Amino acid sequence: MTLTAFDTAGVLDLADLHVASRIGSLTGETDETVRLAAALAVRALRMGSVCVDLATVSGTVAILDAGELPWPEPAAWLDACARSPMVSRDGTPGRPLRLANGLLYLDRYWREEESIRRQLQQRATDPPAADLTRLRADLDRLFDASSCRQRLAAAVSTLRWVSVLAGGPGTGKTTAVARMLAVLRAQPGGPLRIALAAPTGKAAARLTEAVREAAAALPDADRAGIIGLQASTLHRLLGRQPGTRTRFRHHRAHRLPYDVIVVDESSMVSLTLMARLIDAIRPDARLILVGDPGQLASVEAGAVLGDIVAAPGLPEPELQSALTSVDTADSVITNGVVTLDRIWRFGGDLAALAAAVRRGDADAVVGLLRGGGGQLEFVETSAVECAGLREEVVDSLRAVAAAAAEGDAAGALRCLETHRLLCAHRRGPFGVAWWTAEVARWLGVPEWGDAVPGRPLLITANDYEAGLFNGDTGVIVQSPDGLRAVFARGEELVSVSPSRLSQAQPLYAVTVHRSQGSQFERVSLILPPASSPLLTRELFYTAVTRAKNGLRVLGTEEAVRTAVERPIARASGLRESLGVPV
Ligand SMILES: Nc1ncnc2c1ncn2[C@@H]1O[C@H](COP(=O)(O)OP(=O)(O)OP(=O)(O)O)[C@@H](O)[C@H]1O
Repeated sequence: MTLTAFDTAGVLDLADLHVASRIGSLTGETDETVRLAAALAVRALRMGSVCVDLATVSGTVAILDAGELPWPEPAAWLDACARSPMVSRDGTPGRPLRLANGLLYLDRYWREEESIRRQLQQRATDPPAADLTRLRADLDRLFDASSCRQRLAAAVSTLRWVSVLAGGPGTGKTTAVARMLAVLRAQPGGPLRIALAAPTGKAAARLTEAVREAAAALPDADRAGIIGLQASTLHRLLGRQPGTRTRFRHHRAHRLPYDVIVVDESSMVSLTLMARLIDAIRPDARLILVGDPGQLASVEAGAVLGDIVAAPGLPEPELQSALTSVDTADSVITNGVVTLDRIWRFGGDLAALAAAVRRGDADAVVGLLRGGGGQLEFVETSAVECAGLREEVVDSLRAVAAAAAEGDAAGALRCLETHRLLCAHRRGPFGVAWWTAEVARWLGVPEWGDAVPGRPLLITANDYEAGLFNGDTGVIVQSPDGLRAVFARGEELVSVSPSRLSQAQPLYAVTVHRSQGSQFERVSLILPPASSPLLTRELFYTAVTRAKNGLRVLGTEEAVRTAVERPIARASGLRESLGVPV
């Protein structure tokens, strides 16, 4: 039977089969190929996709011998789905699946995608009024000749309800955000209510600090309304409702009171959360999405930022003409996206490597890694036997311990950022758990021992009372009051009693996912074998861009090439449909 073959091959799991068989029985659909399509639509969500493209799915299922499976012939398969009582094509209510432009969705996800598309397009057709003379004067005042893309981004965010500020680390996104807000505040009208938000507590804390630092460099009159802004998580902004992750206090009938909402790290925002956010924003409020579309996307389905950045978009003559009149129209703007490409913070081989990974140029990546340079090291033999890795890990953690024993909390935290060991996996010989045990062995300490000065910590759940967030990293230090666990929050320190920490792990290695949003002086990356499904371009790019000054990659050439050549193909309809008129 068709479904059994896909189950045996490991393409489908029990949950996919269960949902498909349930909707099959409820709707009276007995055709196995349609049930297979439904199971694949459920599976797609597990893989981060919003829908499944039945015409190409046989080629995108990343398992061995997928081609040998009894895939239905695409045209007949689509036809069977289109006729199925499970599937709505034209909005027939009460059907659990939806077929649109050859893509099969669970209906809820289609509705969310459709809502995002409609609202983005509507907001583009009715742009905000702006005082162009004032805008030009403020752009001239706040941006010099070397910052032309940041200037363009500020102009676009003034002239459009929704804008996207994309760029890799150190390309000046936060600097641009602070100046953008200064430009918006100088436009005529009442005082602006501004909200800053990010998908995680840790990212929100970083955004608060980064905006504060960037605002400090602004002229006095601009600084006042920006420097004290506090970012919150998106869940907090929307008003978490107990017991539910997707229903919020603010929604279409009770919108957020803000005039400008800036969302950082927006590559990590899922389709569902983005749909809720856009629903809750007044049509006459500005949304500025900031992020790096090359990075790992949300754990849940959807890659809305990446979709908007890659979508074709509709012409906006009014916007282009306004941009020309403020001297910024050096390119055609689609969907309000401005990508910053000048790297202000790091350069050299690391920047060249990041660019080659983004382009998907595996030869250049391998060449740069092998070429060495001062910043890059490629260890193609066994990672465990790499003396350089062991020495660096041990030296950096001993330096942390020495500062911690002397009660130098800031020094210990600084040493902790000098090197980070990253893994793709959590488990197995290439995973965090295995490497945590190995590093503890190198150090000669128990992996899960008592709190001792120098023990590095990773927080694994938000603790609002203590002011700690999932992903925060810190260290146990000696203090006059006994042992304290300290964490950096910008220039400030958060200090709590070690007994207060319920959700903390030893920080000897972390996953690339968890490291998203942080940077370290040097990074060592343990790559899994090429057969690992986690090995993707986004994962590799995210790891590479965590390093400020040096990167050591431990793995095979095959693993590097596989990663670089395998972009995560998250299926969605948004990318195509944004360019189609409403
Ligand atoms: N126009 C500019 N002129 C001079 N320096 C700049 C400019 N824009 C940014 N910088 C500097 O470049 C560095 C990185 O900028 P910023 O923090 O804004 O980048 P980012 O894209 O937000 O980085 P990340 O994503 O890594 O946090 C900062 O030190 C900032 O002062």
